[in-house]
Amino acid sequence: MHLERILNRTRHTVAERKAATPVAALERLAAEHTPRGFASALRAKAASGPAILAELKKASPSKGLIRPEFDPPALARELAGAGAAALSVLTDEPFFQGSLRNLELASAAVAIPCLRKDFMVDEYQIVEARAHRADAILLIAAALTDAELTHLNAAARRYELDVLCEVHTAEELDRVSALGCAAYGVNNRDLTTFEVRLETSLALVEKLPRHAVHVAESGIHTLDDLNRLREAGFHAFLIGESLMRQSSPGAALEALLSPADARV
Ligand SMILES: O=P(O)(O)OC[C@@H](O)[C@@H](O)c1c[nH]c2ccccc12
Repeated sequence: MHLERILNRTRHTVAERKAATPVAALERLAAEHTPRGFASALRAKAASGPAILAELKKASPSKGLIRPEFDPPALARELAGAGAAALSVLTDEPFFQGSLRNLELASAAVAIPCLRKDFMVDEYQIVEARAHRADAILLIAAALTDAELTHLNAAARRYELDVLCEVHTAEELDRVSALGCAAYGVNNRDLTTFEVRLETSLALVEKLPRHAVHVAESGIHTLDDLNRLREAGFHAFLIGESLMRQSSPGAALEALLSPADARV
């Protein structure tokens, strides 16, 4: 199972970083970053159009290398300038070729909030996220027990980071609905098989906790995909690969946000 492999590796690398950098050192850095409201930025943008959560993604286990030339601050500025509501920055190194340094550089380059996109299994990663200028973290229901979800959600609150809680089944949603996360996302990609279906989001949108921001994640390639999901009720859209494969991700995002046929 892919997810299990990623989680085991993550636990191992977190243990190594814990041994190298004490929490107290991260706490000092974390205090220097005041989190920008992630969910509120998505919500504000959603009032007048689709809120795009644009992802800085160099590679993935299912697609291999997606964007060989990868300059995080330049990409961040380009996507923010094109109208992204927020950024998602992969920090997993072994499987996605991301890094905490990428997060820090991208976040420092823009005013919009940034999500640390990683497999969170330990509270240490949450203070680490804020220390590297994250404004929000991801919690993946499929990767965590109920007790872990509760614990990590409380830790995120303590560090004043918004949580994007990710599900891909109704059963997972039942487990996380009461957590009161600021944002809930439905991942169209099954993390155990890597199969991608937009129907996953469409089937769950009605069941998402009413007061949260609703995010459709993965496999969004065309304006038609975006419109289908928006009409179904989603506020925000997490898009990685289809932007990262373009020579100019900013121009691609602009085209998605102001399509020629919308102006005629
Ligand atoms: O590149 P895509 O298909 O547009 O997908 C982006 C994002 O949804 C995907 O990277 C993602 C969603 N949830 C995750 C959890 C871990 C790693 C990656 C992800």
